[in-house]
Amino acid sequence: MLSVGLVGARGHTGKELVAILSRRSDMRLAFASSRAMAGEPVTKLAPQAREDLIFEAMGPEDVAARGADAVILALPNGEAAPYVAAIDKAAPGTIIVDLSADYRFDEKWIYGLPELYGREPLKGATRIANPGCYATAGQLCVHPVRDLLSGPAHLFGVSGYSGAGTTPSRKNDVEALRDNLMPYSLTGHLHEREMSRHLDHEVRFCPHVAAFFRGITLTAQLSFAAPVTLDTLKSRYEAAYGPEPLIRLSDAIPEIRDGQDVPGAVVGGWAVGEGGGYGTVVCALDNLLKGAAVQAVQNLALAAGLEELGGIA
Ligand SMILES: NC(=O)C1=CN([C@@H]2O[C@H](COP(=O)(O)OP(=O)(O)OC[C@H]3O[C@@H](n4cnc5c(N)ncnc54)[C@H](OP(=O)(O)O)[C@@H]3O)[C@@H](O)[C@H]2O)C=CC1
Ligand SMILES: CC(=O)N[C@@H](CCC(=O)OP(=O)(O)O)C(=O)O
Repeated sequence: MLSVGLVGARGHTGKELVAILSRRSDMRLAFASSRAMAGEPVTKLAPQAREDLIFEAMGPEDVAARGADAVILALPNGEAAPYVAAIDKAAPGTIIVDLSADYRFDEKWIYGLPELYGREPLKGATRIANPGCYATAGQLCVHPVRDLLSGPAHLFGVSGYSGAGTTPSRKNDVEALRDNLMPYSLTGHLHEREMSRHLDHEVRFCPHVAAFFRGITLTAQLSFAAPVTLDTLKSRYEAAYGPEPLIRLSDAIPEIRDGQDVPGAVVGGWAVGEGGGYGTVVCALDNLLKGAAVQAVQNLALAAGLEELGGIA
């Protein structure tokens, strides 16, 4: 039984992580940290949790001292380092899966997107950086056709407001979002750099946030170096994702609803423009699931040599 500590457990992704971990027979949630909900039962947030599990306010040293086999960090960006440092010092063999962007550019960490970068590097890994939500959708769109592209891929993303976490901001203010679509970070979004780096191909990315709670659609506009047929385009995705249990291919254009509350991603809606010089592909997924919690547990299971999709699908 793998004991797993969860830091940042009362957030949007934390809640999903509690639910998935509670469904696994080979992992046990050893502790769940939250300052705001300290002393309250975890079932208050996630009814699937063990009844005796109580939220605890825990600093980095408290977390490291508990000696869990694995720790999942679901903290806002920029907060992971003290936890990693404390674990490095007290229990360096602990598996850490970090959901934030803090280690996605660190060569010493494994970037865990198993469908694209393989399962092998994750086996036995102890430092795993979980990809961003848009970044997962964007890379699923671009990776199978990278070698066909001329110039950057242009990605248009729309996310539900849970993507902006629970700290109040305009991007999760339902009043500001009502009957609205909010573009932001028009150049240089962190996921633009993340995708370009891991794809080893430049992308341009424009995020938007809307009034629904969860889900992402990512529309990828691709320019081809030589004319491409619809069959060729589609066959690239079939070859890449055919055997992948968490990737569903769809001729119909994926919409937000196709990706909400499902563990995996839907990729498809392929279209090729006149002359075959350009094309479009769409991905829909749940930002809290394949965009965060599902991928984290998938990565953790692969690292620990456990069944990849237990509690997930
Ligand atoms: N939401 C999404 O769609 C996705 C999020 N991510 C990433 O996952 C991480 C978590 O996101 P999300 O769940 O949305 O965030 P939330 O804002 O919903 O939750 C943040 C959690 O961290 C805790 N926390 C906040 N500040 C601190 C701090 N300074 N020290 C210790 N604990 C703190 C909060 O609990 P408390 O204050 O009670 O201690 C809470 O449990 C982020 O890095 C985010 O970028 C990745 C992919 C998708
Ligand atoms: C709507 C919204 O604000 N979404 C977040 C993406 C959430 C995510 O995956 O972000 P991390 O890279 O921070 O883990 C954003 O654009 O920053």
